[in-house]
Amino acid sequence: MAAEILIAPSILSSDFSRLGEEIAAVDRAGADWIHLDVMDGHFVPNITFGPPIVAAVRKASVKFFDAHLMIEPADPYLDAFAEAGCEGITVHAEACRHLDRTLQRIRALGCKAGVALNPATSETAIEHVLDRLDLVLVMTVNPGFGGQSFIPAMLEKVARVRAMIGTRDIRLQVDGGVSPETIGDLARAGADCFVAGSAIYRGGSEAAYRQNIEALRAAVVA
Ligand SMILES: O=C(CO)[C@@H](O)[C@H](O)COP(=O)(O)O
Ligand SMILES: [Fe+2]
Repeated sequence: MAAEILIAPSILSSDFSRLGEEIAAVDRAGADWIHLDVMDGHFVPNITFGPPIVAAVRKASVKFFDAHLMIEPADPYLDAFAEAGCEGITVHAEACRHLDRTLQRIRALGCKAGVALNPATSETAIEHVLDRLDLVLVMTVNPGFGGQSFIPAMLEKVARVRAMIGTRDIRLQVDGGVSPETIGDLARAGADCFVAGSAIYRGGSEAAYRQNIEALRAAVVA
């Protein structure tokens, strides 16, 4: 049976001056997960926030906190993100010298373990760690910024990762340029967890966020 579709708003496109309220708003508007983009200005050319901000906004929602760590190294910060309230921690394959060890540590912390692949990274990077994974994130833009255009060549990669996953209980997440125009193709290629920033956080109100989330769900089944 196909997994239930999950919609994960990326708070990168929210109003950071009202971060707690913006998280609560997408929660009430129908988000399944809350996607937290952590950037270090080193692995990616942008800086966002770290564990203290995650801990501060944890009370804004009871939904699954899905941390996307765009940081290198990641290992020294895993415990702090778990303690701050992240329930899923996704690291980049390109940023982890000892990926197997990193994934073991994430699970030992009681979190779901994920690996993200940049557009230029082959899915073979996860071939030998599949049994340590709860989620694979296929980046459909180059990481670092919201509002970029979806890279169509990633559809093939999504399909290949779906074949690799087989019957394993692993989520296939996509992130970058996900919109009502692209989500249908991504779902047909095998994705089941959709991160969207600019396509959800537009309109500036809870009612708009609800409409935007509903439009994404409708386009998956269309
Ligand atoms: O990880 C990232 C960017 O590096 C994302 O989570 C973005 O925040 C997605 O933004 P949109 O492309 O949906 O606007
Ligand atoms: Fe992300």
